[in-house]
Amino acid sequence: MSDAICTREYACFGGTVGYYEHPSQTCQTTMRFSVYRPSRRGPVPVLYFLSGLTCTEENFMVKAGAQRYAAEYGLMLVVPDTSPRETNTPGESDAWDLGTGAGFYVNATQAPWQKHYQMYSYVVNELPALIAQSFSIQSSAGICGHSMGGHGALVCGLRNRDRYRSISALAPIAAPMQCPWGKKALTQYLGSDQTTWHDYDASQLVLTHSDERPILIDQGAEDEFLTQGQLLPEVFKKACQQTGQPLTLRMHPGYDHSYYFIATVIGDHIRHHAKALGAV
Ligand SMILES: N[C@@H](CCC(=O)N[C@@H](CS)C(=O)NCC(=O)O)C(=O)O
Repeated sequence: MSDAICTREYACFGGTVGYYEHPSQTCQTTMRFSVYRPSRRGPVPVLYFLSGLTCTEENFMVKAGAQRYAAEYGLMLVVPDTSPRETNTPGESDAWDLGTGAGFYVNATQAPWQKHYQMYSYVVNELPALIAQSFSIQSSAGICGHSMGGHGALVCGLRNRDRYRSISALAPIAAPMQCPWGKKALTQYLGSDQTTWHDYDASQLVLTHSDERPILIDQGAEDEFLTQGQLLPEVFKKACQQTGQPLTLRMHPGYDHSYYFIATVIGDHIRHHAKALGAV
């Protein structure tokens, strides 16, 4: 790797889980990510996974059990951290749903966030370029995410049809302009002019960016954040129906928002992407 250094590595299902850090030009600070490399030789397709609030690049690798499926289909998994960290941005550590661990995959335009909080460009541009120069990969990629990361996956995926061949999400924040988490973060990062929020709201974006890629969303019916109106999958579903965007939205009775739910359905998500990426 030219720029990124591997800080630790573990054997896993015949491949390796590695943790990396690198100086990011986009975020103007050190950024971290994790990678699962399957044992399969030659260029492999990549699946990006965007995590939720409070997560680092580690939660998904430790808790989701995705490596077993990635090994089976020969997919590389790439999991970025959820925000820049320790940037001395005022207020970055005051709340768990803003700043550290809560980058919301947007390019902030407002002070004091705009210098470092450029997670949209980081995920869509800088990280994939770094991955491409560092590993033997195919150009085809998919994107998946959970909660805040589900929002990120839908937004990055819908806005970049040329970059992502497949999209899926678990318990995504599907209409951030209409929920408390989204309103708070978008106000802080983008300012109070809500017209600038549309580019970061999947339910708005799908009205103008629908296409033929089938989207898979899984949602626990007993998810406390669903009940609180933070996720709003029904708003996204309605927008998809309006524009003919193919969507499979599955509700799962008894399941909550946690990684126990993610571990339960992650195999189906990896298969969804493996199929689109020609790995099945
Ligand atoms: N910190 C919040 C919960 C945040 C939360 O549920 N985060 C989810 C994503 S939205 C997560 O993945 N947490 C990390 C984990 O479970 O490993 C609280 O205490 O209510």
